[in-house]
Amino acid sequence: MEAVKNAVHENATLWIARLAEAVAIPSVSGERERRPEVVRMGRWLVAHMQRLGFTDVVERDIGEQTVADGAAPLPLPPVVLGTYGTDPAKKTVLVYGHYDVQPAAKEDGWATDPFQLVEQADGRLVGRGASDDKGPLMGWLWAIEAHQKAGVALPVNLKCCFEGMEESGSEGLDALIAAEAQAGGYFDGVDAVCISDNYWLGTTKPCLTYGLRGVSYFNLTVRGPARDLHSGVFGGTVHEPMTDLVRLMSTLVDPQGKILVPGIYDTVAPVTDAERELYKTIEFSVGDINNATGSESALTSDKAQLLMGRWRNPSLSLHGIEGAFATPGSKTVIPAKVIGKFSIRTVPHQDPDEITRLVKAHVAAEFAKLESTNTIAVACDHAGKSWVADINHWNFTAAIKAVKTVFGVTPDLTREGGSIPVTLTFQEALNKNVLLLPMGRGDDGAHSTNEKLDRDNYLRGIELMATYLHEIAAASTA
Ligand SMILES: C[C@H](N)C(=O)N[C@@H](Cc1c[nH]cn1)C(=O)O
Ligand SMILES: [Zn+2]
Ligand SMILES: [Zn+2]
Repeated sequence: MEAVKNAVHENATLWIARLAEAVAIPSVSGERERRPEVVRMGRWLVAHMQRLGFTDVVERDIGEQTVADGAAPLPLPPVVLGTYGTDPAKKTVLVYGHYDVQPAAKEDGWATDPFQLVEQADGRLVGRGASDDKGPLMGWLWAIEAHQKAGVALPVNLKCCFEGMEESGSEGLDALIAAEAQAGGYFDGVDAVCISDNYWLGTTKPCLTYGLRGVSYFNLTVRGPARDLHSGVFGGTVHEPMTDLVRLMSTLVDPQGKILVPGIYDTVAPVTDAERELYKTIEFSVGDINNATGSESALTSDKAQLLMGRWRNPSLSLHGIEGAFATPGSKTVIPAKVIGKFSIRTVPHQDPDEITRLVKAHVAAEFAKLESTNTIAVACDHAGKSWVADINHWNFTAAIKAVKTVFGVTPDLTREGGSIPVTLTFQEALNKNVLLLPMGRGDDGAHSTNEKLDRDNYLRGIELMATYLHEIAAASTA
């Protein structure tokens, strides 16, 4: 491993230049006009995989995206698949990552162009997707390349599954996985799954992640007048959609983060004493939240409450209002149609269909109280379930050893508040253990402005991936 480790660190400039190339492709899956860039990003990965000697590299067509309101259907970006090594004597590890990113614009408050990677003097590599998830995804490829440069054979067979729609609900991927999990399918023969698409809890200590929350994303549409209106002419004479929407959205969650939709907490498991003990050993404090948010806006300073709020309790966040006047200036418009966006992070035992039913019933009841002539429609845009893995598995044991080797510490075993719905799909379809191996830090600002990946995390992350693969090869599966 020493030669591979050296190759990782000696080629730092190359890996960072490649990250810069990838960040410069604005592969935003959630913006219609940028869909070709997502496809371009997939091609960029395919070219590197072919160069590295992957076999069976394919851009798998997974059909069209379901779109609302009669808009033209949009082709889904392909799922990139590739195989590196088919030695029956070696274990086969499946790695997943996503090559699409969240939207970003300088006007949102970025200090620099989000699609130009900037390496700061303090080692921050700033750019959209640096941490979520281009850096970690590419880490697997550079771990292979480091083996090649060191003249060391990869100790396992690797299969890659890279998608371009994770930030927009992973549409089409479950069907592909179900089909390819069958005997003779692409995922046949996989022994374990590893995903690098989340972050350390804080900024100093690595962790391994065994649980994620699910997500149900909602659109709440309020329609009224046939067209936008002058508020001086029509204000005071009509039911305004925005007034109804703001009132409805305010009934969803209180300022302490308590969800107000009746029945939502009914299936959430009660906290056990054993679970409370678990929180005590995790290295985390309110300071980590303050550092990551750049504020003192934490709901509590109690460590266990914070961790429970993030990992094991549902939460509801209000994201925005489509159709509302949102640019600088003082436009005096009454918008005719507005769409409120909110999502609920869900936890084990919460069923997405039941969540949608509860939300619809609540919104209908609250809307009836308004006695408005406007109309409402509530739709769940996409939903993914929560996931919890078995940590008593050689996949986790191998990763723990790898972290100890690379970072000299035993990682915390953590759950995560974000969602990667495909994690559960892999676990259930393949019946194999799934592990999350984060590369970035808790203050990376994924989905936020000035997203970054620290240079050290990038390089030691690649080293960790390589070391993990060696520990997998050495692991006993008994
Ligand atoms: C944790 C992962 N890196 C991530 O950011 N996942 C997204 C998935 C999603 C679902 N709807 C939109 N995006 C997340 O947790 O928000
Ligand atoms: Zn991600
Ligand atoms: Zn993300």
